[in-house]
Amino acid sequence: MNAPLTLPAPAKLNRMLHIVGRRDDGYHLLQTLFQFIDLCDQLTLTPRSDGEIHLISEVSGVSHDDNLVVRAARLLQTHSGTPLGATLKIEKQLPMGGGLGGGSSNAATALVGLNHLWQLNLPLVELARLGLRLGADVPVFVHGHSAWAEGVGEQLTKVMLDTPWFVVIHPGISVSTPSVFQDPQLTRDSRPITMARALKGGAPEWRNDCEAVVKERYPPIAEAFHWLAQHAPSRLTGTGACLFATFETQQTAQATAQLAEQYWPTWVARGLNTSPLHAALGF
Ligand SMILES: C[C@@](CO)(OP(=O)(O)O)[C@H](O)COP(=O)(O)OP(=O)(O)OC[C@H]1O[C@@H](n2ccc(N)nc2=O)[C@H](O)[C@@H]1O
Ligand SMILES: Nc1ncnc2c1ncn2[C@@H]1O[C@H](COP(=O)(O)OP(=O)(O)O)[C@@H](O)[C@H]1O
Repeated sequence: MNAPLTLPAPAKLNRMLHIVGRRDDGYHLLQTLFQFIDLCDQLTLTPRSDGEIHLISEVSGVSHDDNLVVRAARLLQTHSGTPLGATLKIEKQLPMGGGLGGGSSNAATALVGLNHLWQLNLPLVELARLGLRLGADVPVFVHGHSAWAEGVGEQLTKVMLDTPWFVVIHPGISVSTPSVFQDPQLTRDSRPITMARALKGGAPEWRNDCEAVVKERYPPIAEAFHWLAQHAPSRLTGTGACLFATFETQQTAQATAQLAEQYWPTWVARGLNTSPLHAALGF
């Protein structure tokens, strides 16, 4: 009963992201392709019989009760009525505010992992619905498959994408998602496309509508783009700050990463169609 369970919380990339409108509540309507990469935080979950939720590792700048894993655990407790609690530990590798979805992924791993540990047997679709209350990106991490997403990112269709090697660069600053969405210059009227077109269109259709305002407002990001674009076509993930480029082989990705490392934190990661979280749980 008290055995700890260690599970991965992977990063995601938005291979493309178009903004096609805005809801009455201010949230933006997106069309995006989500893909996981094999770059992960690790969460260790240990069940407790006293019903308490304790996070025993610090995430810098985030208070205990605001941490998305604590919020996810409490939400699942209330929703299910379980008398059980958990001790939670996060080993962070993913940069915060990097557009890699680390916080959302941590929350999803807490929901899926505690559902398993507490033996609640809730279906993924129910966990995804709960997760949406914590962030627009949580559902895709709960479902654990590459996806075409519409709405605010919650209407998901499973897809298979190519799985290249990525060089991911963090330009050393974090970008606040709300500030990008509040920017008056943001492109909000891209013409909606069908999923089939997005998948068939490939690279030419694959742009990120946040890129122009992010480059304009954050010169270090524009600088990193300028550098990476000399090596391979580059794109922003989510609202940034990270950018990525695709490579056919690990060697070519590594060669570029070695050069980039002189200036910025850089990772080489493989694209995945199934989340390592699901692989770890044998889904
Ligand atoms: C746009 C994406 C693409 O993956 O960017 P990243 O955060 O990953 O960079 C995500 O959907 C972000 O999801 P997430 O980071 O969970 O955002 P949330 O916490 O739900 O929203 C933060 C704030 O961003 C704005 N927001 C977010 C999502 C959306 N579709 N429209 C918005 O206008 C809202 O002002 C909201 O209050
Ligand atoms: N466990 C967590 N890990 C990362 N960020 C968290 C966590 N819990 C709450 N947050 C908050 O969520 C914000 C967004 O984090 P993150 O998901 O890493 O960025 P992004 O959505 O840009 O990928 C952070 O700046 C932080 O304030």
